[in-house]
Parts: sequence; C-alpha cells; structure tokens
Amino acid sequence: MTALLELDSLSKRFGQVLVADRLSLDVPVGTTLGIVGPNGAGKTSLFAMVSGELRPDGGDIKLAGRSVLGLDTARRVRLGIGRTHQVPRPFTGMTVFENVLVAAHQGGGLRSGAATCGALDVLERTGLADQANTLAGRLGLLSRKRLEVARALATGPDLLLLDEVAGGLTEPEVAQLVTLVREINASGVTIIWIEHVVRALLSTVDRLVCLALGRLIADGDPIQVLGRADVKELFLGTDSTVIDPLAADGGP
Ligand SMILES: Nc1ncnc2c1ncn2[C@@H]1O[C@H](COP(=O)(O)OP(=O)(O)OP(=O)(O)O)[C@@H](O)[C@H]1O
Repeated sequence: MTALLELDSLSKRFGQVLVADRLSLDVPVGTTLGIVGPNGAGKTSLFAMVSGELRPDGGDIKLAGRSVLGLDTARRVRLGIGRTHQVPRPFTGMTVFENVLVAAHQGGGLRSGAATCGALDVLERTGLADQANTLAGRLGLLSRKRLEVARALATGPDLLLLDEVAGGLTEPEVAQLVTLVREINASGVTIIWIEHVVRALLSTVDRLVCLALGRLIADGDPIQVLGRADVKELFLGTDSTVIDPLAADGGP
C-alpha cells in the first residue's frame, strides 16, 4: 500500500528529554493507526512535528512522498494535514457554524459560497447541525470534542490527527465518537489517533503503535500490541500479570 505519511528517523529532544528517538513509521493511505504510550512518551510532540508546530532536530516527514519539513503549519494544512488538539481550541465567542466556517475558509482555502456549503456539510457529518447557532463557549464536552473534529475536517484533510478526543467522555459518548471517526475514515481520510481510552481505539483502528521515551516499542495488530508484556508494564506502570490493559478502562 502507498504510504500517505512517512516518518524517517525523526529526532527531537527538549534538553535531556528525548521525545523522538530516530522514529521511523509509514502510514498507508486510507488506514487507521492508533498511538498509545505513557504520559510524556512523545505522542503529542509527534503530532506537533507532523503538523509543523514543532521543528524536529533531525529526520524527515513526507506526505504523499513529498517532504513537508520546510513548510509552515498553514501550508501543511493546505496540503491535507488536519489535527485536533488535546484541549479543544474553539473561538468561544463565535457560533459553532462560524468556527467551522473559519476553518473551511482559512484552512480549506474555500471561497465564501463554497466555504459555507463545506461548513454546513461538516456540521451534518459531525452531528452538530442542531447546534450551528450555539456559541462554542457554551457547548458541553462531547459537542466541544465534535467541534474540534469538525474544525479539522473542514480544512479538507487527507490525514487527520486526533489527539485524545475521547478523554472525559461517558461510555455512550465514546461510542458516538467512535462512529464518527469510523465514518470519517470510510470517506477516505487516513487517521492517526492518540488515545488513552483504549476501548475507543480497539473499536476503530486497524493498527496500533506504542511509544515510550520517543521510541516505537511495538507496532502491529492492536490486540497483539496490547497483549505484549512490555506494553502492559509501560502502559500501566504495574505488574502486567495483575492488570490487563485489554480489560482496563483507559490508560495511565
Ligand atoms: N515545548 C516543550 N518544551 C519543553 N519540554 C516539552 C515541550 N513539549 C513537550 N515537552 C516535554 O516532552 C515530553 C513529551 O511530551 P508530550 O506531550 O509529547 O508527551 P505525550 O506522550 O503526548 O504525553 P501525554 O500522554 O501526557 O499527553 C514531556 O516530558 C513534556 O514535558
């Protein structure tokens, strides 16, 4: 399968802290990849490097075979890299529709009429149409998470980076989010999802990697990765024979 995203020996450190240690990873077009790992493993830093918010010390990042290292965040969005943030960052004084419209216009590069159509379509797809005129600052948690996904989706990504969008949600809300992510993937968008809520990943991704101290320590079938003794130990920081991450509710 053709790789949409290629990380080639990516390195980054903050002082003594290694967040990417010669990390190499290919993500084929149309697939769903989950990323797990303990706090501080370098997961969010990895997204920041792919999206252009953080400059790596070494290595390369390619999208559809082309290096994006020299491109700023705005250019990478235009090329098809969309991302959500762990803490949703909507314009709280604007409505849900306006938030998505800005993303369609600025990130997606759509002109006024097309941006409006694009924004309305994204609101339908993300289940936010009924709240289009609600101020973003007044949304509940699930709707804020949906809006974060909607804003990324409105930029028209080929690659969508989801950073802990399931955190803090109830079981039925997680199920709704999983359905949304699956639908987005079915529409042709390649997805990488960092998540501590393991059950959400298991319902969604076809491949899982585990990061620790900036290194990729496991990569493969999600159940097999989570079943590994070294992953259990890292993930839970405890005796892997006592607690099973496959049965655990979240993670660290
Ligand atoms: N801008 C920065 N300056 C200094 N240190 C940083 C910076 N950004 C991240 N770090 C450090 O790098 C390490 C990796 O952080 P990162 O947020 O990538 O981890 P993570 O795997 O996403 O963790 P979590 O699961 O808690 O979100 C942490 O020790 C963090 O404190």
